[in-house]
Amino acid sequence: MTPAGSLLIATSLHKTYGHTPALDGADFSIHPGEVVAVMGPSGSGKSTLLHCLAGIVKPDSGSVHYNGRELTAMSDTGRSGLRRGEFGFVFQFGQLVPELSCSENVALPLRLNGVKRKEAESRASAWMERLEVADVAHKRPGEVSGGQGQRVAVARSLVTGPRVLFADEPTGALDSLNGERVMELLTEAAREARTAVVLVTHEARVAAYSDREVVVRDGKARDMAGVR
Ligand SMILES: Nc1ncnc2c1ncn2[C@@H]1O[C@H](COP(=O)(O)OP(=O)(O)OP(=O)(O)O)[C@@H](O)[C@H]1O
Repeated sequence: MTPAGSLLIATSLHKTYGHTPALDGADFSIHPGEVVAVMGPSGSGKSTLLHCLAGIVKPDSGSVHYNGRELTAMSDTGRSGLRRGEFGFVFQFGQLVPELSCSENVALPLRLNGVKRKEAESRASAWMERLEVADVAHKRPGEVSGGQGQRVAVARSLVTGPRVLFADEPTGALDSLNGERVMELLTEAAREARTAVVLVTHEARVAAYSDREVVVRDGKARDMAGVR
């Protein structure tokens, strides 16, 4: 796959933590609406790649272009604006706010972006229905199952209509049945909204929901197009 028409392109990323190399010349690109699985052994650099792509970690060298803009050249404020407005995130553990109800959690990113309460509530409720968790809207995260909590987290990550969703082991804490349902709902919703998904996983059955696989080994990323 060539980077032409890509939404997010990383070229020759290098990142070292102390003496530990995490990325050693990694390249990556993703198109709008594409779901790309980033696979590879533990410690190979998958999460570091995701963090560089999302502008959370600054690479030592190399570049990340998002929609024609160079992320590494942007100010911290510019990068956090981008993360709030155009990127969505789901992690292994949903990281929901325990004091808020599930629906308040989903509405939260909209409220932080200045959306009025009623509008935020109605958009949150539509996304909760979409992810089949409308019935737990008034419960707190501590009162729902792992699978429900993760679907609430996916609803929260998509409610702002991000152009890129970064998902780091989103089903890592779930049993296989719940994991597959989360992946089905996540990829269906993302494809429909033309949201690109960078999906870090070490599980082949999770990667099976992607359009393409990239394998990271020793800090280098290899596109598996045509290999599968
Ligand atoms: N904040 C950090 N400080 C120091 N070393 C780090 C840090 N983050 C990652 N590393 C190191 O960088 C290398 C790549 O880590 P990374 O988390 O990107 O791998 P990974 O492929 O996501 O691993 P896993 O599948 O186990 O989550 C590892 O050797 C790791 O120990």
